[in-house]
Amino acid sequence: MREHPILKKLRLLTADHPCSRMMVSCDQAQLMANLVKLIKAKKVIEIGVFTGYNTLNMALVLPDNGRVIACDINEDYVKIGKPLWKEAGVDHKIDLRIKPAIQTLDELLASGEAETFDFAFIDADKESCNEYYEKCLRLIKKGGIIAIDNVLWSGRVLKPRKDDLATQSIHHLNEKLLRDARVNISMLPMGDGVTLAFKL
Ligand SMILES: C[S@@+](CC[C@H](N)C(=O)[O-])C[C@H]1O[C@@H](n2cnc3c(N)ncnc32)[C@H](O)[C@@H]1O
Repeated sequence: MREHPILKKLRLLTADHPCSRMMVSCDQAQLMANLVKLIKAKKVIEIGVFTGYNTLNMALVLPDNGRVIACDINEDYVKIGKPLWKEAGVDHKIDLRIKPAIQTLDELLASGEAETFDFAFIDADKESCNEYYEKCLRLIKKGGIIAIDNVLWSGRVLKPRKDDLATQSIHHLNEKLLRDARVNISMLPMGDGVTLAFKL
């Protein structure tokens, strides 16, 4: 896998964390970087930063005036990666918002930023994935892409238990995307499954 040396450093640093499984896979990150470059993205949203591996990954390929709105609620996780954003010289492209992501998305919409984003990556609490999708769909331009992580959820989406709200939410969003005429979709069996939704 091609990987920028500071991304590798952050991946190895995150590997020692007890929640390291939350980090996006290397191949998924590479695909996202390629998509961001392909569509010449300037404005990107990441919902769920963790230690900031994919935040850094996207910031590295954005133009110098590009911007990642990075949403998380846990500053302790983000603190791990932040010094490496600086070391890579891309921290000026990252606008970190520590608060519930729904609030950040609502603020972006309220400040007139609807249809101004090129790419969004949804990778936070699964119970809210439908709300994240709907708000991101309003925020991105036509031709923009929304990537949704964990759409296979280790296979649990095939038979969601009634008391498992996270799995039910992902399952419902998968079903909805299948019929959603506002987007074209590709569901990729990569990592824990990632769906790409291309806004029409
Ligand atoms: C799977 S991790 C994100 C991994 C990250 N995208 C990466 O590339 O490594 C999920 C993150 O979502 C964050 N999160 C959970 N609930 C949230 C919420 N309501 N708003 C924003 N972030 C949230 C968690 O703190 C955690 O850091």
